[in-house]
Amino acid sequence: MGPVSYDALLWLSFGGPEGPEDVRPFLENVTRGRGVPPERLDEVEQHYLHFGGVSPINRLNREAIAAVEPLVDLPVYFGNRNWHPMVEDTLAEMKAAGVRRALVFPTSAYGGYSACRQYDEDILRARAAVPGAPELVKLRQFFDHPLFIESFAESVRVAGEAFEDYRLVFTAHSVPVSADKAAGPPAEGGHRYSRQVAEASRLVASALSIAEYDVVWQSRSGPPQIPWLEPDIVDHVEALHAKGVANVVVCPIGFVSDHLEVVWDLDTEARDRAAELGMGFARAATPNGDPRFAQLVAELVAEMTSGAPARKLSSFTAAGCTVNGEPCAPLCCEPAKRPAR
Ligand SMILES: CC1=C(CCC(=O)O)c2cc3nc(cc4[nH]c(cc5[nH]c(cc1n2)c(C)c5CCC(=O)O)c(CCC(=O)O)c4C)C(CCC(=O)O)=C3C
Ligand SMILES: [Fe+2]
Repeated sequence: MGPVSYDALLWLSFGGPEGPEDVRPFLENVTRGRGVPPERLDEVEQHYLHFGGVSPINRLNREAIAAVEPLVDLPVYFGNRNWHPMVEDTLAEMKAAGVRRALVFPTSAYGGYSACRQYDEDILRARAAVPGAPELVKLRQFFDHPLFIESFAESVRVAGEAFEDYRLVFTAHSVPVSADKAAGPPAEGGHRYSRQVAEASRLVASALSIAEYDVVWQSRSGPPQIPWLEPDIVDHVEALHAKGVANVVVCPIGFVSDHLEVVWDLDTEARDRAAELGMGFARAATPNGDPRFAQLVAELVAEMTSGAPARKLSSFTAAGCTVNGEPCAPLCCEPAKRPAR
């Protein structure tokens, strides 16, 4: 298929509350039908209220969009899965403006149900809500794009300047072990999410010539009896301390911006624990504010609009690019069976 024309870019993200009264309804939207225990919700509500009920995520997305707009020859629209502007409303607005076929940039670099397939479900849901909706073509996963890797490598380098010597620890959002097992098309053998996180981490470490590092997980949710990817970042900081590690640099490789899980789970919880243990702690910046990130999005767009070559540093399939919410392949990243509640 040669280059085809597109008339807009839809920036599709998670969404977050912008005031205390938004927090509970936002959390209800995120967790509807997902078997997250009410105690966990109460706890997460407190994390948001600690920051006045405002997640930085919407502001950071608006800033990133402003940086991308001058680099792409398309109007950029903003829509979210869980909070306003909701993607259904944005899609209705796009249709009213005469948009016929749009590219979609999902603000996640990885495969897996939560990081990829759920954005396809958002596209399906939004199109079902808007009769005559524009065609929506999702951009590919970018965890191994050189600009993504360079951006993190630079931010780790800057964070590491605080110390003579440190242990580098990559962290990404945990998911249920069953969801990770089901990530990717069945023929690939599963674990596409954790394998991509490990590969991006390896690429960043290798760009810095750092041979020893760890890949850990954060922000575990769900009922305690269901296994999630481990170890947790806070437990890992304790384990490093027990081994005599003096300083740790945490690189949030699983996230593109400093949203709530970064400013709470890392900058608050993990940092406080390190301080109690007398360890040095520095957190590497996320790519969102880096001009390389805007450039990355522009390159992903150019792959589709002018057939520019896909720049990749790994041999993983450049998956995620599908039309109108189709999965990447049959049974790819099938949603896990959720406990009834
Ligand atoms: C893999 C992954 C990403 C990375 C990919 C991507 O970026 O999309 C991600 C991002 C995010 N997750 C976010 C927020 C939340 N995630 C939750 C719950 C969950 N996340 C999960 C996975 C992921 N999540 C899962 C398996 C659950 C359990 C419920 C379910 O199966 O769906 C809950 C419920 C409360 C709780 O239990 O924590 C909240 C509030 C925000 C916004 C933060 C802000 O407001 O700034 C962002 C960017
Ligand atoms: Fe999440």
